[in-house]
Amino acid sequence: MSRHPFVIAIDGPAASGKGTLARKIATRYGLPCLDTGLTYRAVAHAMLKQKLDMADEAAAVKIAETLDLSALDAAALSAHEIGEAASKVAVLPLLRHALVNAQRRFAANPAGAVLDGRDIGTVVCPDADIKLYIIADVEERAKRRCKEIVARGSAAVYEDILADLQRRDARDMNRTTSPLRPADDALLLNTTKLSIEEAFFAACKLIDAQKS
Ligand SMILES: Nc1ncnc2c1ncn2[C@@H]1O[C@H](COP(=O)(O)OP(=O)(O)OP(=O)(O)O)[C@@H](O)[C@H]1O
Ligand SMILES: Nc1ccn([C@@H]2O[C@H](COP(=O)(O)O)[C@@H](O)[C@H]2O)c(=O)n1
Repeated sequence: MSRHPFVIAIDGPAASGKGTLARKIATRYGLPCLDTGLTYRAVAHAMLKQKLDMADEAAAVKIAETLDLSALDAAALSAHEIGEAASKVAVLPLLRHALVNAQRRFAANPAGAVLDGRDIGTVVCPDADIKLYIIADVEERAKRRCKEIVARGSAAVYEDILADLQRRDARDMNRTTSPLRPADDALLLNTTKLSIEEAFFAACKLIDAQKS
């Protein structure tokens, strides 16, 4: 009897810890993992390189249609300014449609999958078995992002990063198409006062309780 694919959706604002949790959860449950933010970052990065207007929807869709999800270079795409550009192209409905189709193909893996992003539990995989919505105070998220940028050898000014995250959160939450919001059946996890390991333990408790 074919096993029902076990899909875990992890959503939340920038730097809340979604990607870190998604990778650890995917390892623990033996599932493939997709950071859907990288798909928007890959399109934005290509548009920046080609000096295209971030509002050029036709160009964005053309780039999205050539994306190979198995070849997304997380290191090259993790730059803070690419995240900013990604949130600009992410408002384009036809681009979202193209990327959501690719993300759904990834989620259709027979064993299941873990996907993290902004609209996984609401749009990409509304029937996901588990939906986690990860939050943390924006001040804590700015601290984490600063630490991450400095660890990569770049400079980061806390006040600038804080303002960028607040702007990105607003853009993601207030856009018309697929705004960032928790699915009605999402399980909320506030990681503000949790270490990575504590957040992972709490997430696994939520998943195991839901599985049983
Ligand atoms: N609970 C935590 N406590 C402290 N630092 C954390 C915690 N979770 C993640 N981090 C760190 O915060 C930074 C951002 O984490 P991560 O990339 O997982 O966030 P994200 O929600 O996926 O961000 P984005 O949506 O911008 O990609 C990383 O450097 C990560 O190591
Ligand atoms: N499912 C998603 C994932 C991401 N976005 C947009 O991309 C930006 C970058 O995402 P990161 O997770 O790498 O920070 C993000 O700010 C969103 O605007 C999206 O719309 N849907």
